[in-house]
Order: sequence, then C-alpha cells, then structure tokens
Amino acid sequence: FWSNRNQTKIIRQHGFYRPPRLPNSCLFGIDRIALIFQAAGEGWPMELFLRHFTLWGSTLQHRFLGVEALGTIEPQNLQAILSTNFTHWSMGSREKVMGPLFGRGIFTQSGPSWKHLREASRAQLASRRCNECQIFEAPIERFLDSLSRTKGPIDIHPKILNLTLDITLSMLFEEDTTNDPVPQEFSDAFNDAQFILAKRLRLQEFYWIVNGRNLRRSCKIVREYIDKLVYQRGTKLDCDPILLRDQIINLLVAGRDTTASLITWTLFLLVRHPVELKKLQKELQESFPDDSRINRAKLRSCLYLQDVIKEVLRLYPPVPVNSRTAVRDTILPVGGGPDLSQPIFVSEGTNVAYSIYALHRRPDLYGMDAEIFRPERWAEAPIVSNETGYGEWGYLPFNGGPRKCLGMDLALTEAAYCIVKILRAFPGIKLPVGERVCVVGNEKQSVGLVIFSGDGCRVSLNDEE
Ligand code: HEM
Repeated sequence: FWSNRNQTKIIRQHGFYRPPRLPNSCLFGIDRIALIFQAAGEGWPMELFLRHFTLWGSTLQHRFLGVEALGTIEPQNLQAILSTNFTHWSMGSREKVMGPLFGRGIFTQSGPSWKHLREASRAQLASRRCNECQIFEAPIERFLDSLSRTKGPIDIHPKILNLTLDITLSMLFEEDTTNDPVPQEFSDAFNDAQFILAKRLRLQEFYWIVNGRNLRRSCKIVREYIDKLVYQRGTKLDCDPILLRDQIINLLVAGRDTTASLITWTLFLLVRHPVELKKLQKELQESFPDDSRINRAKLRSCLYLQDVIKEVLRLYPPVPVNSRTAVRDTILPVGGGPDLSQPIFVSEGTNVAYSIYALHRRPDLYGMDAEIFRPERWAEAPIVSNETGYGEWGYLPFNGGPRKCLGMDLALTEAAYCIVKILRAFPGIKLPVGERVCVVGNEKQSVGLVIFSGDGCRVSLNDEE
C-alpha cells in the first residue's frame, strides 16, 4: 500500500504515465497465477504471454499474488534494461529461487561477483578450443551410431539432450566422456531439477512453496555427480570447491539445454516444411560433397543453413522469457500515455519480465507473416526494421548488453555442425505418417528454463519407414 502510494506521488509529480494494466478477476491477482499454471500444464504458456501483449500493448502492468510487476516486449525498453541502464537492474531473487541447483554461479549473481565469474567463464570457454569442431566429433559419432540401430519412427528429442550433455561435459572437462558414459540417473535428475526451478520462478516471491523432496533429491544427485567428475579428473582447485561446482553446473545448464532446444526445434520445423528441408539439403550437398571435414568457416559460409538457424531462434528462442529487478527507481523509455510512447516510472524492487518469444513474433517488427517459418526473410533487407532504430534489440535470442550470452559462437557452431551431420547421415528424414501438424506456435510446448516441444520431436529417419 505504502509503496503504491509513494509511486503514485512520484508519477504525479514528474508527469510520468502508467502502462496498461491487465485486469484481475480475483483479489491479490490470484487469477493470474492460476492462469499461468493452467497454461503451463496444458502446454501453451508462451501463447498466453503473447496474447496479453497483443491485446493490451507491448508494455503492461499486472498484479501477481498481490505484488505489482511489469512485462515488456518493447525493444527500446529492453535496450534500457539490458544495456543503457544496466546498473539499475539486478537478477532479483534468482539466487534464492534457483540457489538449490545454481548456487552462487554466474546466473544468480549481480555486481562484482557476477563480473568476476563472467571473466572466469570467458577464460574457461576460450581455453577449451570450443570453436573448433573436433570437440563435437566423438559425441556426434556415438549419437549417430545409436540412431542407426533404431527401427521405425522415434522421438529424437531425448537423444539430442543426451548428445548436448555429452558435448558440454566433454568441453567442460576437456576430455571425452566415452569411458564413463553419463548415467541416466544424472540426466533425469538434471532435467527434473530444472523443471521444478521453473515452477519456483513462476511463483516469484512465493517460490518457497515449491521446495519438496524431489527438488532436494535431484539437486543432490547432480551435485554428487559433478563432484565425482571434478575429483576423477583431478581438476586443479585454485578456487573454493563449492563455487567451482556451482560454476560447472551453471555452464552445463547454459550449454546443454539451450543448444538441445535449438537443434530439436530445427528438426521439428524442417520435417514439417519439406520445401525448406529440400533446399537446405541441396545446399549441404553442394557445400560438403564428400565426407570432407566440417569446420566452422565452412559452416558459416552455408548461407541458407545460417538463415534456417536464425529463423528457428526467432520463433523458438531457447530462453523464451526472462526478467530483471530494479535496484533503484528508474524509468523505461516507452509504454505509457495515450499512444504508449511515453516513459514509465519503475520503482526500486519492481520485477520486469520480458518475453523474447513474444518480441520475436511482433508483426510490426517482422511483418504480417511473423508467425510463419520462413528462413528466406533473413536474406531480405531490412529485417527488424533498422530504420526504426530497433537494431539488435528486436532480436535477442542470446540476450544483449554486458550480460550477453558468452557461448553464442560456440552454440551456433555446435548446432550447425550437429544439424549438418544428422541431415547427411539421414537424407530421407521426414515426418512420420499420421504425425500431428499444426500452425507454428500452436503445438504443445513445455517450458522449464528452456522451451521444448511438449510432444517431443518424432521423426522417421529413413525414407522407407
Ligand atoms: C542456442 C544456444 C544458447 C542460447 C539461445 C543462449 C542464450 C543465453 C541467454 C538468453 C543468456 C542470458 C541469460 C540471462 O542473463 O538471464 C545467456 C547467458 C549465458 N550463456 Fe548462453 N545460450 C546458449 C548457449 C550457450 C552455451 C553453449 C554456453 C557455454 C557453455 C553458454 C554460456 C552462457 C553464459 C556463461 C551466460 C551468462 C552470461 C552472463 O550472465 O554474463 N550459452 N545465454
């Protein structure tokens, strides 16, 4: 009440506006949390946000379990939060909410401790020769070998999760994990822990409601396995062992699920778009005529492949929703007033959620066919209309500003490499007969920290199936 009163006073004094407000039908905004959990349970959480922004405006205010919060998909506001006014924002309650798994790793930290971890992670990623394709070779051969033994249509999604786990572990421990395959128990616990954390994130300040045995058990299995790897590999401990483990888990989450999401959605879309699939296969045949070695430069020169990847990241940004919390009173440049173009006041402690999924589907940025999978749009200029000054802030799969993803280059090379290898190994890959096809975005989705298809990704690997 007091914070609302003070806010109203400042807004009146300085002539700020408020953004449109989502209507509530229950006291304290309990209806909002019920709707969010219903949408998540039924597989359309992102479409719910998209609908709100489409109906009410690209910056809006809502009451969530009694707490006032903001949501935005406005490029200028994202630029202010992530770059221009970077120091006005923090990760809020992330350390408390995600602490059981992420500890004090890079994703939960702000200020000097984040800066230190960012430098350490940058050095760690640079030293692993991550941008060379050799690091992917052994894991992908194992993956293709396991697929070659399957008969009939399969759900390729869990196999891709294992593939990117294998690659990321090999990269983090600078050696191949062949001799000691990743136990399924670890893989399952890692998935479960992230899913439970996503529920806690949805509850925001009421995260503690979800703190059950399952979460504790899953996090324990993950921590014990990482400790074992650190011990087995005799990793040099020049820092606090708990911090080292936290940091490894953070990089594992960063690198494994996001890249798996990108590869899986690419296959999901390609088997549903045979014309685009054929066009890509033709380019790959010409670029890699024989069993010639695939390298980063060659992958970058496959222009259609690059456009396919950009388009998949547009429609299904692996991190589809994110948030920041104001550490001081600040403003967002647009979203208020009669034409929604006036600055809005944000008081200290306010949480602002932003949906990259909804941003990337704005027809005013991408055209009336924004919801259609059309890689060709990236070869047409201008995209995300540069003349409006939106530039990079209208396309943010890897975030922007000082906290931009550190693994972007690695992820793009890894995804491109895996896609080329899969399409070359299975030229007859297609949608299984009778498989459901619906409008892009209308399929069931499963959103933990990362977005996946709720029904997996079923494919027939060979023509005759
Ligand atoms: C398609 C794959 C990927 C996508 C879409 C992606 C996306 C993102 C996004 C959106 C963030 C910002 C998170 C936030 O601030 O809340 C981020 C941060 C980060 N990513 Fe990625 N990522 C990908 C792959 C990777 C890989 C392979 C690595 C390396 C193992 C990696 C390492 C990191 C790190 C260390 C950060 C933290 C940066 C910081 O807070 O300063 N990412 N990523």
